[in-house]
Amino acid sequence: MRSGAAVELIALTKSYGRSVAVNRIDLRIPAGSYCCFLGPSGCGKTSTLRMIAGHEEVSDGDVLIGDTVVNDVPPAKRGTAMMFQSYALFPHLDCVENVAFSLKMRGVPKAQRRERARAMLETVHMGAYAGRLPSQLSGGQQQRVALARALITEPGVLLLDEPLSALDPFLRDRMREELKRLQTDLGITFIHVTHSQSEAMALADLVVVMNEGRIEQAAAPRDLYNAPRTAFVARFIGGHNVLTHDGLGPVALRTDRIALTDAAAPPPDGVFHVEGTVNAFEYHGSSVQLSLAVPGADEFTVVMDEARFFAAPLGVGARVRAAWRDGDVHRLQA
Ligand SMILES: Nc1ncnc2c1ncn2[C@@H]1O[C@H](COP(=O)(O)OP(=O)(O)OP(=O)(O)O)[C@@H](O)[C@H]1O
Repeated sequence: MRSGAAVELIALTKSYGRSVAVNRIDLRIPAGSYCCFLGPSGCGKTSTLRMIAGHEEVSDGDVLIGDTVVNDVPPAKRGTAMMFQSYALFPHLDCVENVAFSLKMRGVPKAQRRERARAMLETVHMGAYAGRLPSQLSGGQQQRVALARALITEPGVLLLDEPLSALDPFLRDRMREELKRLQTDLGITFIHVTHSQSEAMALADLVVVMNEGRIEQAAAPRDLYNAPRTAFVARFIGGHNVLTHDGLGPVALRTDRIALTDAAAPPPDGVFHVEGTVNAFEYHGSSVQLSLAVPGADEFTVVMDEARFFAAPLGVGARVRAAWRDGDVHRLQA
């Protein structure tokens, strides 16, 4: 198996007519890493992925795979493979034939390509289903076959466009683990497009948050969560309130770092605090999420450990004081 290749984007741009879908982005994805492109619908994630794959022409800038500029290299010669949102297996071919298909196109002899396809089906735990047609498989199983079909070409970079979005939540979590295991075992660079922040956080070594054709921030998940650079990133990854703090400008405040006390009690020393009213609460199992109406903030969310919440439950309409320490706010770019 070929080892992972680094991918570099330099001032990469994609325009469709006069609309700019990807706007001069620069990024280096280290070889053998798991990179997730994260962002809302229409921010340019898929266009970027398709330019890396060679399925979309670059309008300006460069795509490098390893040390080579691949702008004019055909998709099949880039050392990349793509796994699509719809698995697009050939319905009349069994699993082995589906997986072996690209080897057939490359002229690999039949016995050899079938053997390699069987081995790849074992890698994705589908060896027992080798002779089945796609219609005889569940969605999750079809996806494993699609993964085997992408991996059989021994790519240095595997590109995945929303690979988990068609699965039910239980299967999605299992496939998520499987993708991570495969990436770690094979050492291939994975570039995975998603609009799910939890998916990106769970999988990626490098999360690239995009907004309106630009990269807002590219960082390891924990760095992103602890130090979002902009209000957009703080809101999009969730778990933060965005506030305007006296003298500091916009700040992000972690929703799980806020203490609630009775508004009638005197405020504790050395903390920032606001008074508000409980608007709504949601039970999330290990935690409870409260929405407060607070002067000067559009939304203000507090996440509390469920045991602590139920020790002194707060109802809708309760007046509360929300308090946090200086160290729990993080300055954002204005
Ligand atoms: N072939 C095309 N022709 C014209 N505009 C396009 C084309 N493909 C994409 N766009 C536009 O480019 C922008 C970025 O699209 P892109 O598919 O890259 O976004 P995305 O972040 O992947 O979105 P989604 O999560 O909805 O798939 C969008 O405004 C989209 O409408």
